[in-house]
Amino acid sequence: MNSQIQLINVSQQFSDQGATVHLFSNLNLVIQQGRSYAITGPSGSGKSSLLMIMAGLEQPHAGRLSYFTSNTIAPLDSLRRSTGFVFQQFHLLPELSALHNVALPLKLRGDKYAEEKAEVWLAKVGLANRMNHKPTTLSGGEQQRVALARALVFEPKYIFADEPTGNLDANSAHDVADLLFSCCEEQNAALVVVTHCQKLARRAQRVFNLEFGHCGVQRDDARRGALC
Ligand SMILES: Nc1ncnc2c1ncn2[C@@H]1O[C@H](COP(=O)(O)OP(=O)(O)OP(=O)(O)O)[C@@H](O)[C@H]1O
Repeated sequence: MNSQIQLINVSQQFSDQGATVHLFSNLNLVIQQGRSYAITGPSGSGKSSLLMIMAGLEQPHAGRLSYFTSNTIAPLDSLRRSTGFVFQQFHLLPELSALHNVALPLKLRGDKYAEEKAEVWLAKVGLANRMNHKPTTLSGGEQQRVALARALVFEPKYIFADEPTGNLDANSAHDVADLLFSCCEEQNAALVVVTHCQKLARRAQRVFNLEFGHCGVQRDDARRGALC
């Protein structure tokens, strides 16, 4: 049975030089495994902060995050072990080859087939002939495909992607978006994408628009139409 994350009356705020910055209040959202979501909104509205709360990596100021597997509440540590991340800046380790970047999360989990599985994933993202290249010798689009393979190699239930196409040209952005959505669908993983790109957002099954501290929810079934 699919798992889900629930945000219940979640609010976030920060103190900045004595002033309180309110980002959002009383958000109630559900993220279901196997579905795709986009978070849009103006710069500074709190999209990345919301993503971190959803992933169980940041504490909200108020409200709570609950994680359910088989309709039973589960510890947030088990959610954290089931999530992969993709960032705008790729965050690959520069001294490691593509293969070893992708194998690393599996090695850290003690998987003795880490390199074989990494090879399979690099082939899936179209980099079978680039496995031994270090990140500096790869294009931006290729680096992001390595990052996708690294995020997906341990078969997480959730992928959180913060501006995954923000550093890419239009063609690479299109290819990375295709891979991101198709791989998550194939793996039955939820995908949550923070983006300023409306075309990318429209590919998600549900779009959350964060503005003025509130989160409007809209559905969009035309997700295969326009590409970023
Ligand atoms: N740990 C923190 N302490 C203080 N302020 C923070 C912290 N994290 C985020 N902020 C502030 O909260 C606001 C929202 O940040 P966030 O990165 O979530 O916005 P965003 O919508 O993702 O922005 P952008 O689209 O520009 O990336 C910003 O003003 C940021 O400086």
